[in-house]
Amino acid sequence: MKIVLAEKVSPATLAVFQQEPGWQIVTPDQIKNGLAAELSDADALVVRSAVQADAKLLESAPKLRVIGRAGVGVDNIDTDAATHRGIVVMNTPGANAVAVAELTLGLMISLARAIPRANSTMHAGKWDKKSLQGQELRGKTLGIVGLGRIGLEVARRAASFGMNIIGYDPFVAPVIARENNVTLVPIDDIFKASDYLTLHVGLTTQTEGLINSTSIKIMKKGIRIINCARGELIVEQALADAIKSGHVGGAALDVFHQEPLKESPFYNLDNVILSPHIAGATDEAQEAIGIQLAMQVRDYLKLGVVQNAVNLPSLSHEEYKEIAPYIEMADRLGQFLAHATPGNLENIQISYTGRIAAGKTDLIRNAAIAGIFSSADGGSTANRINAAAIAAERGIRIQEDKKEFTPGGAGSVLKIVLHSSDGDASASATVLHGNSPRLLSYDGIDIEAPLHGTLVAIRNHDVPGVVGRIGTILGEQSVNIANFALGRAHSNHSQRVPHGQALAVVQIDVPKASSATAAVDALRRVEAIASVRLIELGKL
Ligand SMILES: NC(=O)C1=CN([C@@H]2O[C@H](COP(=O)(O)OP(=O)(O)OC[C@H]3O[C@@H](n4cnc5c(N)ncnc54)[C@H](O)[C@@H]3O)[C@@H](O)[C@H]2O)C=CC1
Ligand SMILES: O=C(O)C(=O)COP(=O)(O)O
Repeated sequence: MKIVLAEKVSPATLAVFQQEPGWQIVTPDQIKNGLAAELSDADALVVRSAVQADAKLLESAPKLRVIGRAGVGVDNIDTDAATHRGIVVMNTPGANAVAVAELTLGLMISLARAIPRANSTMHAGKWDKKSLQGQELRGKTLGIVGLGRIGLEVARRAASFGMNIIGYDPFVAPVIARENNVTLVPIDDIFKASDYLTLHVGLTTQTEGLINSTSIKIMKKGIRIINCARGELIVEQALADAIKSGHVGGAALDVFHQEPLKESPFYNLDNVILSPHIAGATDEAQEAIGIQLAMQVRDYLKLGVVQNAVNLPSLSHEEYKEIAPYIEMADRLGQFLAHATPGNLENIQISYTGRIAAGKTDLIRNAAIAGIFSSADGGSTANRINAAAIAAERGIRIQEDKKEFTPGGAGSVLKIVLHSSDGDASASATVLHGNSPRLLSYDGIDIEAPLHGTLVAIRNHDVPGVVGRIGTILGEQSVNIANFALGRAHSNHSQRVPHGQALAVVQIDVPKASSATAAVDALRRVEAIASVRLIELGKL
């Protein structure tokens, strides 16, 4: 595996990767011919906030499977482009929340007490006590926009200063706000009532330019604004103008539209404190982030475990462990069904029943689609990250339905129906014995067969002697049978399979499916066999 660390990360990050025998780790100082060239054979890319992982850069990374963001904000990563290329993007939520909250409080106190000016005047040999009388935070109103991991850490600390805390976050439960002494209010009330306003939201189309000349107009005179989130949340010129006019009493900014900051309307404004995007940069946060991210990236590359992905729903290690066998089963069921079903695909219907229906199913869905595509076109680039996006691109509709409770306690069952130009085909499967995927039905015929190894799916007329002849022909071709499963069509069961037909799914012991083609050709000549297909699913 080749891991490219495009930005400075903690030594602990490297240590995790270095423990993996044979892994090549490229540090920022070893990147000599540009990042694009380095990525040509890389499996993983690790970035912080400076590198722009855009669509163009990703084009030069044909093998890339994962982008690790050592931190929270992923606005420097084109996640859509990554998803289309089947690349997981993962970050480390929460690992720097305390670091950012502490700097935010530090900046608030610095604004209230003019600490930077006190320091610079002293170093200049001045004793400027008279001009340095400040205010207390106690009793002031703090408005927090974004009550996520950082916003709540700020709220907890601000409460200990005796501040009144109001917050705006459309996605936070009122109980969480209440538990943290935050009164939820509409955004305009935040602007009108805050003495201090601090931003803790990610950069999205909704939050970009949140602080602009219109919102500033309704703000309380003298308000102080702290931004440790993203520069683009503020229209910089509008804020600079409001500070110059005295409407805004001061600002403390850690993040900017252009980083590193080269020129700025805030330069030389007395009551503006600037820091170079250091809110998350503490020893503790960087150590925690580095270890967490390196382990996530390693586990994905080695085991396929997806944790803290931003282009897939986040799964904990425990959640992943529980659904992993169903992900594999979905892939195999998709492969089986696509192999066994001719015709141009128009629509894929996926039904989840039982326990799996209660959990997160996106990875199961994507695995099923990837399995279908891998069989349908040999050179498919669909994988468990991008399969749904690729289906959408190809105009194939995906329908999903879930039934958590089933009569009879049938356990977790996945059913796929393919609607193609030649009609519908369906199959269902479950997982037995912890990790063994089993086919439960095909085209309305109940059966119980393993979904691994090399399978021969045979549709035959339900007449005496056929099964014996199948066994004889396979034996004549020196093909050993590992498992022989039988099922028969019942009336009303399937429109596609006429009554009087039966299904045999034979698992055969062959090193490669191609070595069994002679046996399959021989089977095709048996009159009572309607169709026969060879399906290679691979070992488990
Ligand atoms: N300066 C620095 O070094 C750092 C900056 N950050 C920035 O801080 C941001 C927040 O980080 P976390 O708290 O860890 O993320 P988080 O995801 O835990 O919290 C974000 C909160 O914003 C809320 N939100 C989303 N849209 C909103 C909207 N339109 N209005 C109000 N609230 C909205 C969400 O519901 C969520 O509760 C990150 O996205 C990142 O951009 C994060 C870490 C370090
Ligand atoms: O975690 C975040 O979102 C940050 O902004 C931290 O950025 P950094 O990793 O220090 O460049």
